[in-house]
Amino acid sequence: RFWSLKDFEIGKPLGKGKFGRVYLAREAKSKFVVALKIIFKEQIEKHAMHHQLQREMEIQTSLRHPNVLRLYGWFHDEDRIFLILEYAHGGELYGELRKSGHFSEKQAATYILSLAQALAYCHEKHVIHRDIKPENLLIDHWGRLKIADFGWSVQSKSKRHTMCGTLDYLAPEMVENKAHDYAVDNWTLGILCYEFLYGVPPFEAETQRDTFKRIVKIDLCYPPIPHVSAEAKDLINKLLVKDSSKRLSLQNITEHTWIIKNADPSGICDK
Ligand SMILES: O=C(Cc1cc(-c2ccc3c(-c4nc5ccccc5[nH]4)n[nH]c3c2)n[nH]1)Nc1cccc(F)c1
Repeated sequence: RFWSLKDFEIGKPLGKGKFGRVYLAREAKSKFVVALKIIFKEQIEKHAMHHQLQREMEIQTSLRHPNVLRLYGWFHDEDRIFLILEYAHGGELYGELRKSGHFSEKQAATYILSLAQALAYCHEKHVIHRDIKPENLLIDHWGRLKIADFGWSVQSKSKRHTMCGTLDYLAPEMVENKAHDYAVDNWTLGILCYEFLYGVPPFEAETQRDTFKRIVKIDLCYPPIPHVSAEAKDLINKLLVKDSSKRLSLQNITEHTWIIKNADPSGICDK
């Protein structure tokens, strides 16, 4: 099945993704709603990102998981590449977090469980995401979490050295530019768990330099408000560990008491 632009009716812009904009779109015959990402070839050429884009498309097409946003297919014309991506009706998880200030323990645990399951699946396929942050997390119309942006994921069997991602979510071994591996995603789950429960990432600081210092020191503190259970803090403390080999594994996360007690296994939790 080869697609072309005339198969789609283009709707409102959904956001600026990497190297291009994303639009709400509908396949004309089936009326199936998608997110159509338009990437300009000269952008890709300029940043010599051709192989990276190729790799991302291979990665995303091969991934099939309820919490990983689908890439249904793609097509191109003279100067643009079009990605046919799954449309997440609920928009960015970030929006939800900003609106409510912070999530309930049930909501936070449900999202962390979904993320752990999605990452375990990606790691099985030798994909390290390395750039999990709230902007890259979407929610579908059931409220189920979808990991969207594979902007910096790599097919990796060995350790990686290249820097990437915003600072708040970077593991110590990345800010210290040491070799890093799959465990960076486990660290990020600890950051996200804290942010889901408190509304801000744990090492936020005025300057990047101060954030660096707080990360490498694991300068972690838990404000008294909002009240957060000891089990939740126990999980965060077991993920935000400097020695990457001592971080809780994805499997252990799914078996942690806080997750067992609070997460909705279907990934859908009403508020
Ligand atoms: O670029 C992306 C990831 C990506 C996904 C998206 C994206 C952005 C927004 C949405 C949305 C969406 N739904 C909304 C509802 C309300 C408000 C905003 C919304 N955005 N659904 N699906 C999306 C998908 N942007 N960038 N992947 C990629 C890049 C290059 C190659 C490749 F194979 C994949």
